Amino acid sequence: MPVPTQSERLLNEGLPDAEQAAAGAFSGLITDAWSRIAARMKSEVGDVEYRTWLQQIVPGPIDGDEVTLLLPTRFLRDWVRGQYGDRLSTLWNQEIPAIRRVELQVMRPGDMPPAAVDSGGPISATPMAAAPAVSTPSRAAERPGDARSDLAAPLDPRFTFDTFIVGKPNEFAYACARRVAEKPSSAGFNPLFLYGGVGLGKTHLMHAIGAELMREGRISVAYMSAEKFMYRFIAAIRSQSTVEFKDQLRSVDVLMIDDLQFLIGKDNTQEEFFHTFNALVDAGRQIVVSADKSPSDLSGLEDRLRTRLGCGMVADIHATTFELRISILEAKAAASGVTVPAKVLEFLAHKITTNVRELEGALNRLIAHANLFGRPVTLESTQEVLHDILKAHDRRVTIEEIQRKVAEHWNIRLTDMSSARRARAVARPRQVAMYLAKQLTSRSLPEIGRKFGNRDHTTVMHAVSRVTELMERDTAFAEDVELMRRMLES
Ligand SMILES: Nc1ncnc2c1ncn2[C@@H]1O[C@H](COP(=O)(O)OP(=O)(O)OP(=O)(O)O)[C@@H](O)[C@H]1O
Repeated sequence: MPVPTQSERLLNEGLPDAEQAAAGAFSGLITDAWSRIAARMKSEVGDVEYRTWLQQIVPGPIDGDEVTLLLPTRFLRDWVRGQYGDRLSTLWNQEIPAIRRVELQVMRPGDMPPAAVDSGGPISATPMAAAPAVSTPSRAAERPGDARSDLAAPLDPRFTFDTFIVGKPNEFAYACARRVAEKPSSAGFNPLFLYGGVGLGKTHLMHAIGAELMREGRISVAYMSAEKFMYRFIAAIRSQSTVEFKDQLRSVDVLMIDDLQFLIGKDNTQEEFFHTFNALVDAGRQIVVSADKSPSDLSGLEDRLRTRLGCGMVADIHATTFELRISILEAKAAASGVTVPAKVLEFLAHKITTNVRELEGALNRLIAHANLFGRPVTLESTQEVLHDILKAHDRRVTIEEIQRKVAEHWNIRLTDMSSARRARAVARPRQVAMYLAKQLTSRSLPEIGRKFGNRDHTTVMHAVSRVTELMERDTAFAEDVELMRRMLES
């Protein structure tokens, strides 16, 4: 059996067969995805808004985790970016999960819609045939001396240290990032390995480091996702320009690779990364890497790479706390210029606990809505506008959980939730638990009754109205019940 060449191995590693076969149909994929996204946007914002702002969008290339959308004027681009940027990213991500970002650009003459352009392979399968991700020899010859420019980080200007809200879960990672931005390549901080769950600010911190370092203009920074790193490497092999690619990478002062977990199972790309990594660190350059797990938990990465990654500074970003979510929402709401009542911010921070991206997306939608219709944001409008998001985030609280928490809080025995005891010290918490079961679960009254010692549904009804009445009269009691609800929901 013939042994595959390095190039063949890499191409196979990077692109599953199906993906390779699909390369020719790539532009069709983008057009199809866009038509669904456009239809969705239209239904969300309405015909008039859609025609005014979004109709003229033309989808451009996909490069790594980023899709470019083109608009005819700078004004339109800025407006769409501000009002719909996040929503478009979310929808693209839902259509094509590899897409994490939307880049909005002003069309240049000659930019063509995807269907009109031939796709030429995985990287240049970018429908608009944008500049190749890696300089080919001829291009490098045309532009001598700027070998690093292709790697210049496309940093998101919104992701700076100033806009990053610091709280307990991320203060360590933030401090490390700041330190690297102030003094790259200092002992103990090279590489800087940032890890944490989805949407918790790893990319934000990396861009912030890049922005800070590039501000002075003396330092060259290359930032890319691990996925893009792999595709660029493959493209370099295809165009026989691996030497240029390696030179480019090894000439930067700071190399930042996002979402390293993508390299799991991609042995050849890992190997290339490992060599680049060593060459840079040995030359006193800074490496910043992010991943969803710590180096030791990234099983599937070669041992020597894991060891190397773990020998600088490893900083994790923990899941957000309620306080951090509130601070982030407050900052983002203030920056938007739209007044969002504290009650609404609290509501969002309780409901959307998964990640900051989703939290931000929900707030942006509220703000866009308020701007479009000129109506103030209220709790009611929030529930209406975010109906679908909130539904998806409704936590499935069980009646057993409610009973346990309420019993603990009021210091009664769990068995008293089902017992026949009628003393107020027991009956009142039981009523609260019934009330919360009605509020927080989709169980019917008879079902709830059964879970409380086979009580009748009228008993549950009575409990619900009694608790509602008491909450109206007694603020301390209302606060207690609210606290329970929060605890169960978070
Ligand atoms: N502490 C924070 N302060 C302000 N914004 C934040 C914070 N944390 C996250 N965000 C925002 O949340 C969004 C998602 O963050 P980011 O893309 O950095 O997450 P990530 O950890 O890289 O996620 P992924 O694992 O998907 O790559 C961004 O818009 C970012 O600005």
